[in-house]
Amino acid sequence: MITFEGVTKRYTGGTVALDDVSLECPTGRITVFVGTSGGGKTTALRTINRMVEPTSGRVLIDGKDVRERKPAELRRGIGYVIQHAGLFPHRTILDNIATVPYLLSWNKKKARARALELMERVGLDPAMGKRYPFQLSGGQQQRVGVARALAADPPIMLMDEPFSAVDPVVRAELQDEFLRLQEELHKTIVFVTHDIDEAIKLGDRIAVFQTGGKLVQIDSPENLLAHPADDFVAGFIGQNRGIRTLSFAETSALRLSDDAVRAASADAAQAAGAEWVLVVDDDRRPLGWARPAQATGPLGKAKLSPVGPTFQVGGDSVRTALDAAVLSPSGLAVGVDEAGAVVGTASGTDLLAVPTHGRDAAVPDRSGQPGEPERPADPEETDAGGAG
Ligand SMILES: Nc1ncnc2c1ncn2[C@@H]1O[C@H](COP(=O)(O)OP(=O)(O)OP(=O)(O)O)[C@@H](O)[C@H]1O
Repeated sequence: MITFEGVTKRYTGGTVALDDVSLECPTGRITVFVGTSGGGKTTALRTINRMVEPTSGRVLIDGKDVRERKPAELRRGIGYVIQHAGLFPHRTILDNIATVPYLLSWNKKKARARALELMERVGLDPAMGKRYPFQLSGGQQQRVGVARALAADPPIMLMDEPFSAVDPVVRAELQDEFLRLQEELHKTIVFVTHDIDEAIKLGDRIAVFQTGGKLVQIDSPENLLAHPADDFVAGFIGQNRGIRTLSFAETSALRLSDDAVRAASADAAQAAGAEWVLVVDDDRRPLGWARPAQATGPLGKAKLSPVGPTFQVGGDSVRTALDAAVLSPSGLAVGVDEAGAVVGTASGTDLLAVPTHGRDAAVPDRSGQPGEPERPADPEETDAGGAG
């Protein structure tokens, strides 16, 4: 656990970059610092590895003040990833990744073996190990940056806008892989971004900073969307807040209907009265939508409109299901199981009846105390105290 206790940072010249910030970054979780430019996010991040010393207040790792540790020793237990990756241009990719192992005096063979293992882990072809950074794309360089930060297996990772310099498609890929990696590694991660969508996608906890270094709210993504603490946070989250809340509503609680589902062998006459029916094969896989009134004989032989997007029951959110309903010719979303077989259909009204945080009476948590974990993780897994 990383703890900020009343941390203030006043730079020479008088700028207050952090104003009495108290918060906790739980072990094994991703805490995202988000907010306006100049809000003090980077300053806050850097107080953790002593690149910035607070004017007053304390930063603790597992209860121990970071000032009790020598910066070099402290930083060996804290991976650091920055925008544009910050790779050494004249070192090969392998040697870039092995930077910290070399500093820790690992022998060259072991350090390179570790670097190769990490290349695979972050989705890089190990054959690229002999290249130099300029011979890699921006997205590949960022992966190297992540691999380099992970090389000595630090329990803590600080990430300062690590995915900002790449295009949106690559960025989404990097984010997905980062989340997959975190599911395996359970690092204690503090992640700085300008982008509220990135914060909501990646964060277990989100801390919103306002210009002047004030922490305005720290909360789960669900609560932040449903209950912004004030107009600043609401404005920062932006439009479509209600719809975005549906990303956190589960489809497992949905009651799906079988009324509109028909076998391909069923006769159109049996479905008379229904405007649309979903035609399925023997394994209940969806074949398409049919209008019984315009068909004769088996529905499988009728003119079918494409099924369009479906949603996986229990796997996808209500937002995905609502998207499927909007895009469906019938206005009904098709829910499938893991094998792709149709479980049933739901209308937009059915979908909006699912309880969400946006409609419950939960009170936002502004205390800085972590609430119930949003993502399962083994709290025993990480030992930040072993840093260095
Ligand atoms: N070394 C420094 N000396 C003086 N002022 C600084 C220094 N570093 C940062 N600041 C000021 O402190 C404030 C907070 O800066 P910081 O970089 O922490 O904000 P940020 O939220 O990370 O901003 P951005 O999103 O634009 O990167 C800003 O007003 C900045 O100009």
